[in-house]
Amino acid sequence: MENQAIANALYEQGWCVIDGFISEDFRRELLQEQQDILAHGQFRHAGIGKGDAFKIQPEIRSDKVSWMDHTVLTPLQSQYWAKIEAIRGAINQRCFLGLRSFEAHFAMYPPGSFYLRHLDQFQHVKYRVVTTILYLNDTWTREDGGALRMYLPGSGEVEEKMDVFPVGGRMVVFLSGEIPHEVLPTKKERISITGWLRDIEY
Ligand SMILES: O=C(O)CCC(=O)C(=O)O
Ligand SMILES: [Fe+2]
Repeated sequence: MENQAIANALYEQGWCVIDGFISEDFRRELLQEQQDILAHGQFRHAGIGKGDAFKIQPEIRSDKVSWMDHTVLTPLQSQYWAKIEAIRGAINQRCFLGLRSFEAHFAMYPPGSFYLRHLDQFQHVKYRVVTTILYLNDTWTREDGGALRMYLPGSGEVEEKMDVFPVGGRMVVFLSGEIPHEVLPTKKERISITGWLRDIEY
């Protein structure tokens, strides 16, 4: 799917799923980098909220994250950033969302972990506008659990559930403030890069 098509899907339905967003070689390299960072103990329990409101709440989410630093990206991270930049341009042209910057972290969901239903915008800080999730897993089957469940506006009052498994190379893009979602309990380690296009500068 081209960036143009991603922007169109976002405009028309607020979300999209792109299989094979990156090559297998690139996926493996990013996964290796994630595993090196993990081995160096640079993953932290993820929290919820911003600033003073930040709290670690394992009953709501039990993943671990490692933030990328946009001022010192590794070559692989820069390569990923460049792909996101191209999407950002296409979305701004099509959807007029005024996206200005990007933030991202590696995420690792250990077996048994999950993230309950939520929106990606903070209560008082609404600068996250578009969510991008890229999965890095070598293999994934239905039995492994860990689907991303999106709640989409259905016909009338009824919500529709849409489950997306974290298949390696698959990218999911959606409007951060519009699509409630959750990560169902995973049975095996689940690796991804989650990012947000924002309407503020760094
Ligand atoms: O990994 C996923 O599929 C979703 C993660 C998520 O919802 C988040 O980090 O806010
Ligand atoms: Fe989320």
